[in-house]
Amino acid sequence: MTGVQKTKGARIAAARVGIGGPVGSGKTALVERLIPALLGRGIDLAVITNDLVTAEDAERIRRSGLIDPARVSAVEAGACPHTVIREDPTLNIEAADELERRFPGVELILLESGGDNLASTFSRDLTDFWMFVIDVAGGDDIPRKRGPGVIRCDLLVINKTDLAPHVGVDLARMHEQALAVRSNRPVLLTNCRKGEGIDAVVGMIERDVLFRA
Ligand SMILES: Nc1nc2c(ncn2[C@@H]2O[C@H](COP(=O)(O)OP(=O)(O)OP(=O)(O)O)[C@@H](O)[C@H]2O)c(=O)[nH]1
Repeated sequence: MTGVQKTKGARIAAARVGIGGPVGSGKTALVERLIPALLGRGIDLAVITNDLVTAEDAERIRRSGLIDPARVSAVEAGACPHTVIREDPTLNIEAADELERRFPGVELILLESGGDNLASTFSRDLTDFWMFVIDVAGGDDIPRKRGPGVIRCDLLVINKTDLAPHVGVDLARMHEQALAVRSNRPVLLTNCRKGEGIDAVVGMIERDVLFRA
């Protein structure tokens, strides 16, 4: 893993953080929570979204008023979201390079993947750190299925904790099983509807990605 100390010529490059996960797990909701929290800590930020054939997520974030709309770029993933974040991430790399050119002080670029399944992973050529977002309503057996996203990500986020009582999920047990299949690598719980657990995600980005004390 590398961080903001990477350089491109004389320029310091931004750290690139991927956010992937199944359709509807709350990736955009997490981005919408992370933006004000990261900006509030003085982090110079930009965002890239990937959608299959639209720029819907980018438009949603641009309209949110949370960040300068010019700092939000959209990549159209085409038929398969895996391709542009793993097999051939050229489009995303170009979009990130372009944001760095336009905003030379940018320290951190969040890259949200299009919604996919449990197999999506990010290329290390594209991201320095990536998180995978699953949600409680998808079922507490998701960690046990050991999809590559769940296993390989740097941080597993279990979102929609508020729904646990409604879908009969024992949160503590789901957390435990997620830690077990990941050999105790990081797992954090969030409720993006209420903003719970966001500080812990931001703390990890600050510490493990930006190397701030
Ligand atoms: N109850 C609850 N709902 C949530 C939470 N986070 C997101 N949602 C809802 O879940 C739905 C999907 O959220 P999105 O943020 O659009 O999910 P996504 O992963 O970006 O979806 P795609 O981009 O389509 O894959 C929306 O209706 C959100 O309001 C949460 O923590 N709790």
